Amino acid sequence: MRAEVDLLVPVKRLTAAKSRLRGVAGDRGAHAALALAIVLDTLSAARGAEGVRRLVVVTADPTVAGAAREVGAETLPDLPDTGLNPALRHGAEVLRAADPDSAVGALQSDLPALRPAELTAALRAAVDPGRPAGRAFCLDRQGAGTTLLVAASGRVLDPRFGPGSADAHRASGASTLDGSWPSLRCDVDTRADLRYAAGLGLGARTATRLAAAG
Ligand SMILES: Nc1nc2c(ncn2[C@@H]2O[C@H](COP(=O)(O)OP(=O)(O)OP(=O)(O)O)[C@@H](O)[C@H]2O)c(=O)[nH]1
Ligand SMILES: C=C(OP(=O)(O)O)C(=O)O
Repeated sequence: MRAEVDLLVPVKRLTAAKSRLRGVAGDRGAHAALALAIVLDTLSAARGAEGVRRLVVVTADPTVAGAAREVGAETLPDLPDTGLNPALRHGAEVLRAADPDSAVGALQSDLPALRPAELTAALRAAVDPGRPAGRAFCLDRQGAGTTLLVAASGRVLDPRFGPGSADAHRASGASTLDGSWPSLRCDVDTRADLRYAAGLGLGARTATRLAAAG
């Protein structure tokens, strides 16, 4: 069965992004370039996955929006100063206004090792009609966070990203996606995460930025 999911990717302003990775790439400009490279590698992989019908970046940052469009994503302006989950709720409402029957998902923007085939498989599992909950999520590699949340047609996305989001999504009735998808689970918040992602194989833009930083 082919999944057809409209996927939101939230991205905060580059000046605030990836604060736990500050210093990895060098000065402020190099840090912003690394943060953008991570987003673009994630988007390129998502664009290459089967079953991603619309790929929509939600961001208030014009640099992110312009670069995202160059790799084939659509963009939607963030609501001013409301944060991650309100941005996703807003995005989901816009997607459902365009197609009330769509399956809607949210993908983290910091998956620089993402392999399209792993996202394809996870989306297919998420919209499998045999899945009773109607909402499904993928744990990050540490097991406490969430890298992907999908609401099947007719279900509200109800995103609960943030610290402890795995428990929050579970408590809200979403089911876990159980496949072995290391690249989909590998969000990069710390230097250790980046090393792990490098072991899986980084996207070209992120690899280039890190190589430039030595
Ligand atoms: N559109 C939008 N996206 C957000 C917002 N806040 C966070 N995000 C995104 O949500 C995801 C998780 O965000 P965080 O963990 O808070 O931030 P981060 O930049 O990944 O890392 P840190 O700065 O180290 O916390 C990332 O993809 C962010 O870009 C927001 O207010 N609006
Ligand atoms: C927002 C989340 O992750 P992180 O802060 O690790 O990017 C999350 O896992 O819900």
